[in-house]
Amino acid sequence: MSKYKSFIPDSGDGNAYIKREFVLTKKGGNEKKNVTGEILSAESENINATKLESKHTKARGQNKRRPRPQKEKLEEKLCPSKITDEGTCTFGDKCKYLHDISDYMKIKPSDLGEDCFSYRKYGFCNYSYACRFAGDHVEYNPENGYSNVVDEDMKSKQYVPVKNVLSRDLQLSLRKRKVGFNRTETALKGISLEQEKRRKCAKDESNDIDNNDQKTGTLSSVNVTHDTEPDNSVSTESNSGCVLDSDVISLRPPEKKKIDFKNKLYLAPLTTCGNLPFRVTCKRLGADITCGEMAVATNLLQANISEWALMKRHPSEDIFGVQLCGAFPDTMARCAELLNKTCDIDFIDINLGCPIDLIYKKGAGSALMRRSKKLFDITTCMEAVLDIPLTCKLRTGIETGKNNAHSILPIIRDCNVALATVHGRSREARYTRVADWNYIDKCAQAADPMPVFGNGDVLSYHDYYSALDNTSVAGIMIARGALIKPWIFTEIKERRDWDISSSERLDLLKNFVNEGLVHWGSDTRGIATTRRFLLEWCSFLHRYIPVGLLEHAPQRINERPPYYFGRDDLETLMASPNCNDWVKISEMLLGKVPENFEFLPKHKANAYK
Ligand SMILES: Cc1cc2nc3c(=O)[nH]c(=O)nc-3n(C[C@H](O)[C@H](O)[C@H](O)COP(=O)(O)O)c2cc1C
Repeated sequence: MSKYKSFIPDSGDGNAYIKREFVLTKKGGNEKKNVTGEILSAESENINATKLESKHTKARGQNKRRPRPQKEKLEEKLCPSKITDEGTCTFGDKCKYLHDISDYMKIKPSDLGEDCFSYRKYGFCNYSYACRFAGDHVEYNPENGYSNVVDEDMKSKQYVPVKNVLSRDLQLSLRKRKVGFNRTETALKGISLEQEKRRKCAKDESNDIDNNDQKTGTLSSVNVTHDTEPDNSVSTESNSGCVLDSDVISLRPPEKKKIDFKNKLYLAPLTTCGNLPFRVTCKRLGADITCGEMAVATNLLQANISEWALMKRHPSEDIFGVQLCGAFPDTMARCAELLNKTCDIDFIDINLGCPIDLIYKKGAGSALMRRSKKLFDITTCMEAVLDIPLTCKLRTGIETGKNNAHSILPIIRDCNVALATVHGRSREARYTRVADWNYIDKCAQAADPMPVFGNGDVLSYHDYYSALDNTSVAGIMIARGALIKPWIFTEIKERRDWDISSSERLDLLKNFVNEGLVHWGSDTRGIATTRRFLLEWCSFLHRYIPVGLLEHAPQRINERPPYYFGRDDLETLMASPNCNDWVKISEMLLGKVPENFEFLPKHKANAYK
């Protein structure tokens, strides 16, 4: 087993993929490299934050030396057992946290505001005494001391918990390898039987041809040997010949759940920025489909808590998928079977587009675009173990000028993949070129009747309808367009340019922050995490140019915004590319930053100090 403690950003504009503990299992390997260990996914921030630095992983466009959040001292924090009202602390004398609530209240930093969002909306606050808005729900009585108020009636009526939280039991079962994967085992047997049959078929066919040749005295055709196909070529399976297991698998009865994806507004999977509070913000503004940040299959199988946090689903996410990344049919299928069994998810997406070297070199992400047989096995096995649709997200190809998505799409279509999304750029191009919508159109035609969504450079309803009307795509996925102006979903649905005011934009940020405080916590650490992800989002948000100030609408995504003054001070502040100004915006919502606070976004391109 090889363990890579790393995860890696995209380049240029979107330093898209973020470091997380990353484990790819490969049978027979015994190498152990600890390359990096930075944790940057939205959820993992809560769990751990190890530092890294390695010349081997120097990723393009990333602010590697940016400051890390300061940690609180344990002896100044309240023991979690006191926060959750679980009662006694199981660590006894060894516990380093504070246990006396009165002692804690004396040294606790002052409240940041009077209204606790969670308490006001749901009648309770999970962070009780540690909440930085605790004045709203913590009472003091000289006889009984401090108590945290819970409105049980409101709680039962208003609160719907997030789904797909990793339970302690499942975590233990996974760690002790006590989870069974029967469907995967059957599917894997299916593909190995099939490989055997295919080899036998090829042998028989070549014998027949040889015999015929001997009989007729002609030379046989030379292009029948699939086994010698180079790794970067795309094989198309023959429709004739013996019946293979894949044919049987593809004839499974239509008991699978179906989703009508057509013309739905799809918010792209976005590592770090596409966290749950952001997705909730986009849902409110009109997104139809949401997808979690890319998760590494092997990490999920090992019950990695930060990876499992990416599975969480908010009640408002009515069409919700998760995206998996992996290189092997066994791990990908096991992971799919596990999620199918234990989570409430509407679809699973395979990441075939991740450009990052460490993923690519392990044969996952966009590398699967040049490993068509492996891809066939992965999709066949995953499809066989799922009761929900399987989808794929891919790029145009690996190298610019050598597009091959159009030849991969028929392969995955024949594996019963329900939807494919094509991002109109190659791995090599990253964000340096405009998305190739002509090629996306070609892909949509090649994949017929499987629906294809197009993805790339959509920042306005004009871009959206032009792409939809001029190509054969079944719908559009939006990534940076949603980060720069999440109200793009409303604009598309209402077919208008929304000249949104700065105060309306601030309200959107306020909503995000409120959801963040519920999700990451309203204690000191939760506030730091919420601020951190708000600031990461600001590194995209400031690129919006108000419609009312544009000489030529609509704004194009690849144009660098000019310096301009807004129509009020807040609009000017929001247009600032200086991260210190984003910190000021965060202070309007989350109070003053701690002393010596510094922030640099991950994306160097946007970090103007
Ligand atoms: C911050 C960021 C994070 C991303 N994370 C992912 C991811 O986890 N999985 C994925 O398939 N694509 C990811 N992408 C790529 C986008 O989903 C999308 O394919 C790409 O940005 C092109 O679309 P756009 O031009 O609308 O931005 C990410 C992009 C950005 C900017």
